[in-house]
Amino acid sequence: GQKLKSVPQHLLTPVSVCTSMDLQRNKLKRVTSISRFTNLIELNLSRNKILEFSLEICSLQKLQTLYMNQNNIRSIPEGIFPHLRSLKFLKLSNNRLAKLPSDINQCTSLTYLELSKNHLQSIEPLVGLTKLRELLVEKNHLTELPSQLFQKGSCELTIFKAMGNPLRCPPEEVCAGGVMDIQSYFLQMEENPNAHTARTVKTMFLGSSMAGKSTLCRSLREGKPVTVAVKDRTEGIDITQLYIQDVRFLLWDFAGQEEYYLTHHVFITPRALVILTVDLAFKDQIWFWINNIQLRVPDAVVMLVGTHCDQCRDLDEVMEKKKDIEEKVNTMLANRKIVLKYQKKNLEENADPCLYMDQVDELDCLLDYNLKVLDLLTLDCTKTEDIVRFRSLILKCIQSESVFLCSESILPQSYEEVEQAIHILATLEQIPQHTIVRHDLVQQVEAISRDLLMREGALMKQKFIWVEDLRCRGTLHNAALRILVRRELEKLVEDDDDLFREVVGTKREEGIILTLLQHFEVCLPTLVRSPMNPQAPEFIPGEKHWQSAKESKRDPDGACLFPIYLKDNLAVCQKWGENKQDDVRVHMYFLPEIPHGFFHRLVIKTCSLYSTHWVGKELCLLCCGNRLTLVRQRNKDGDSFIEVRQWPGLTQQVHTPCPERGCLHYFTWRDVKEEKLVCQGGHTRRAELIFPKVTSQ
Ligand SMILES: Nc1nc2c(ncn2[C@@H]2O[C@H](COP(=O)(O)OP(=O)(O)OP(=O)(O)O)[C@@H](O)[C@H]2O)c(=O)[nH]1
Repeated sequence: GQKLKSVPQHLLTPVSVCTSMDLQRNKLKRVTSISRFTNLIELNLSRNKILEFSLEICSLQKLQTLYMNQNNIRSIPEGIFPHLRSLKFLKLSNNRLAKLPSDINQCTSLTYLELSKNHLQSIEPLVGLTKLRELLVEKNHLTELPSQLFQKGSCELTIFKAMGNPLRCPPEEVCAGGVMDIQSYFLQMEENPNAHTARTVKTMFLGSSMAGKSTLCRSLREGKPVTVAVKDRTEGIDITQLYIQDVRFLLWDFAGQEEYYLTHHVFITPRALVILTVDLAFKDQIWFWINNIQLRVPDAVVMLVGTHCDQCRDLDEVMEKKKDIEEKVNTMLANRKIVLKYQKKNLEENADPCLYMDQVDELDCLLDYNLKVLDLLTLDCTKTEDIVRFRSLILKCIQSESVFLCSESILPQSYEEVEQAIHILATLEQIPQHTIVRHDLVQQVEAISRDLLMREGALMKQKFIWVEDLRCRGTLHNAALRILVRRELEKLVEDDDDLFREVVGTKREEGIILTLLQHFEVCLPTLVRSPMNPQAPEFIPGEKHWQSAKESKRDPDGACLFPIYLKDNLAVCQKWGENKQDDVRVHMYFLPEIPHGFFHRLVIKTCSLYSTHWVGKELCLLCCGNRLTLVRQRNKDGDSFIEVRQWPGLTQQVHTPCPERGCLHYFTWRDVKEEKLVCQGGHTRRAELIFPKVTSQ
């Protein structure tokens, strides 16, 4: 961390006892004279500007650990690795490697190898590294993986990560399942070589409610205009498929109503074609969608489609709006680059850049992405010729952008059969309706009948509490959830108590539905009334590292938090009074903006707010631009309370100019990625923050 451009001469006097050398975070372009340090066991050259993998390294035969990540290395010469027989740990991520030397497999002690964020097209040379346990090759250009690497008995691989590659064999979805899934994939391919090859494009229809997404999607499928009745609005996501020539389009029609954004983080995935639908006859929030797409899928291709042209005054108005939207989008994209560069510069100039290393890396990553937004296509969805034009344009777009979008996957026959079976089920509409994630959940709970309540052993009075808690606290009681899901299931299957119990759960046992909802962070477990915990340990700043919170204990008879359903803040305001910023603050920095919907899923649990000074204080969050501020507040009557607030228009709040002042601790980006943080400070006790899984952005 000394900004060195070369290693100072006085350091290069051979020191025979020197076993470890740390030159990270400098500006070295090459490493010379390193061969003198023949006793080196550990060498750290990460975060420099090294262009070549120095041949001298082959003299370091005792080397066990080598960091060369975050450099500009383009190639590694042959003849080095056969000499590094002791090397166990090698980190080469964030370089520009397009190829691996063919003799890397002679580095036989290697157990950990990180090659993520390079330009590799093949990892075939790694076959033969029998001791390899952990291999990371994320974000490269890999299309196929060598099956021998995963052969049982020939390697010890237990961790393998390959997300962010255009993989076809095995497809990325298989890799996401881990080593065992990949092994099983190759095994099935071997057993039955009649593999099925599919060219698939995930096509996501996004846009505000009533913009015309379903109309477009269904018309595209039919090849002619289809009218969608207003009452026939999308709930959740409709997934259908369409073949145009040899390309299979998976059409994902996302519901536009806000409540459904709750699940968007699960389904908006990279390498997809986004059809961003804008109602031209209506003022649309295009910035919101572009922003959202940039944050979630920054390398997507976006096709802008303006609907309702027929409802505009005339062609001039249509053209004017088209020009206006295209200009706005271009400005947004350009501005974002400027902001990212500015933020990077700011961080690099900071007094202690090592605190922000992760953030700078993330910024570099974001700067590498290029959201491609195509010119706006204006349509009147009621006209056949417009739909035909749309259809041919989509195909043209795929053909010209196929590198990004058209993922070809090779699947064993059995996988294909399962997929087809799911499609048949879906088309037969044998899949239950969305029961929990829906716009009218409050009404659904209100409508629970006396009979259903009795079967759950609940009273009318409890139902009123459920409704009240859903509206005023965003919590849905598990008993209500059980009733709603069971009611839906009973429409499909009669009298299968085992199945109901497994899916829905009981008072004592959590059902699959709850586990899944929590796994995908659609909701979070919460206690209906969380008790205060006077035993929580004190935190003394500087003495201890912050620890991640333990998995909070779930209560199958408790409640789940769905903050998006919080509609009524009145009870909270009456109970807690006006916002008063108190004296404990924790600032958290996010890059570069916080995705919309983030706070809808952000929860603060008040575990222990119990001390002479701080009896029953509320914790709340303020979000200002890219900053999140945790503020303690006074509670009027001292009881503990789980509360989530939505802060409409919060980005307009004024920033405190000096974040350091009064701030107890920074969360670095690394902390935030932990998903769970225990935030502790000063003479307060502890509070737990649970973050939704944030994407790499
Ligand atoms: N006149 C006219 N009506 C359109 C056009 N496109 C869509 N509509 C109508 O607009 C209404 C809303 O369209 P939908 O396709 O349901 O909108 P959506 O975006 O899927 O809405 P959500 O399901 O709420 O997300 C429907 O009544 C459509 O018939 C168009 O180009 N011209």
